[in-house]
Amino acid sequence: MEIGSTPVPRVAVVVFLLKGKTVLLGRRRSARACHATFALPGGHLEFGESFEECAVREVKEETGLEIDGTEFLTVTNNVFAQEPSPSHYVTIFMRAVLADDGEHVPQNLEPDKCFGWDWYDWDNLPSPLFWPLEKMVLSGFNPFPSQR
Ligand SMILES: Nc1nc2c([nH]c(=O)n2[C@H]2C[C@H](O)[C@@H](COP(=O)(O)OP(=O)(O)OP(=O)(O)O)O2)c(=O)[nH]1
Ligand SMILES: [Mg+2]
Repeated sequence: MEIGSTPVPRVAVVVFLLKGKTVLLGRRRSARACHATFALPGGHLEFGESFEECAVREVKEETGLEIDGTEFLTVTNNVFAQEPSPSHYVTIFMRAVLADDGEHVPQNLEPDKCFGWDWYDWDNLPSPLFWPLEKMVLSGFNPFPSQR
């Protein structure tokens, strides 16, 4: 994104929505290099929003699902230098679970941005993953609460 002619970093909030041993992923539909890669639901932090509010709003807008127990996991700094127009995101990763009383089947509410949502086993993730997510997985990151 640019303000005037100066590119600036933007803040994104994305969500590991956990169900059993699975996570919700959608295949991106985009003119950018990430086209057809599997990514988490999420989007841009809006002015005045908390990370939790943004996570709840983005998951609802993109999938129709209501989430609960939203909590911060980690943050990454991602520079997308190769894109048609370069972009830079500080990406906040949250985790959440489905709300008890809500719908459990994801809908593809933004079909211009996504081919569809589904649950994928953490031990058998689809490929290709969106590279920021791929990088986290390769580093050994695990979004599930540790068992004690
Ligand atoms: N959706 C998503 N975005 C991610 C992930 N990892 C990561 O760094 N990002 C960064 C790069 C994306 O361009 C940025 C914003 O997310 P997005 O591309 O889905 O944005 P969006 O169109 O849904 O945003 P919005 O305008 O609806 O708010 O977040 C991820 O796993 N999923
Ligand atoms: Mg999105």
